[in-house]
Amino acid sequence: MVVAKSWTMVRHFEGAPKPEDFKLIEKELPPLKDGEVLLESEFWSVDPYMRPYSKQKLKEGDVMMGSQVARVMESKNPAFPVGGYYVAYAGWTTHFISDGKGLAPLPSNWPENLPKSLALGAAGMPGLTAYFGLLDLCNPKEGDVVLVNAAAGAVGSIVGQIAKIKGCKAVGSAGSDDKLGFLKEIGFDEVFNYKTVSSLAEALKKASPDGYDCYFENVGGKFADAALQQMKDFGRIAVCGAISLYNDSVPSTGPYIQPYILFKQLRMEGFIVTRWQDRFPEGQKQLLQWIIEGKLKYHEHITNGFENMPASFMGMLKGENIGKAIIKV
Ligand SMILES: NC(=O)C1=CN([C@@H]2O[C@H](COP(=O)(O)OP(=O)(O)OC[C@H]3O[C@@H](n4cnc5c(N)ncnc54)[C@H](OP(=O)(O)O)[C@@H]3O)[C@@H](O)[C@H]2O)C=CC1
Ligand SMILES: CCCCCCCCC/C=C/C=O
Repeated sequence: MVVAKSWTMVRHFEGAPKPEDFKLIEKELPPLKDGEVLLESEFWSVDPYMRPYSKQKLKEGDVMMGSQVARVMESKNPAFPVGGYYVAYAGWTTHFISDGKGLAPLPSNWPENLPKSLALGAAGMPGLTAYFGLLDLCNPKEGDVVLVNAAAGAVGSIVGQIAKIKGCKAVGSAGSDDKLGFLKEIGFDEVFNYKTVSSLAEALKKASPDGYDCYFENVGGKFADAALQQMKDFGRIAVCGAISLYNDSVPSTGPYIQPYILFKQLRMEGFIVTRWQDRFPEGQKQLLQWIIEGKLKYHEHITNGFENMPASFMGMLKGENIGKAIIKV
């Protein structure tokens, strides 16, 4: 008999998620039927999308949404042998039964010395977000200047490094001086702390006096207002996220952006990474290759213990993580 522990969302979040919004429950899992597998989660991911998507996709009392790397403990499905590792979207839960749909195996060439948690980070959804969002929407050319905010996080840290691989100048902003140190270590050319600069406009100008060709947007709000004004003519903007606005109960208003888009002839496009689902194997292969070659560095912010999952989620939204926020069993 296996008892699954799961974190539920007690009530929809108002503003920033709070400890009392989560509840730990336990449920005995039934015996497996033919075609089913029992999996045990080893690593979980906490991601910003959980904040806006919880409102759209969850009811109060539902298990929190999310992905994990899980190992097959018991199998009545020959396609999923015991001991196999899979990325699943089973939510914040320790154990679960699956009929195999939606279980994604780790690539067969996964190097022994790489943590499997990378399948939730640099070689998983966040890495793919950086890869396709930057290359397909910003279309960076050698010599271009690429700006990314939340640069020390799971997506941003990969965006900056891919920009460097493609021969661009990478400019990143982040919310602490430790994060700036990390960004310099992984090869960013110019970095600044958006929380301590006296003027975002001045910081952006200082980092690239001639402006920006590409802007990979993770944050939105006031940062975006300042960055749009620093775009070069024909600049490309990939709108990946808007984390500074996710906790708003009432939509924020800011300067209207149409004049910048018009007179600078900018191209701005929002995206959800799953639009490239068919090309994930290609992206994952390339990301893994760069990681193996040492061209793409990764950093994980590991929290130990499933019981600390809400704390890790709330901490990530507040900026406690450098690199990918991961919870380890
Ligand atoms: N479109 C898509 O398909 C996807 C979109 N995303 C988006 O990409 C962005 C980055 O995600 P991910 O890399 O996983 O997360 P991160 O690892 O970057 O963690 C979130 C970071 O956001 C920063 N942050 C939080 N609040 C604010 C704020 N008010 N202003 C500025 N920065 C803030 C914090 O860093 P700091 O200390 O620098 O403030 C924090 O560490 C998010 O907006 C997310 O929604 C992610 C995956 C897929
Ligand atoms: C159950 C929801 C699965 C979500 C899959 C990952 C898509 C991430 C999209 C992110 C958007 C903004 O952060």
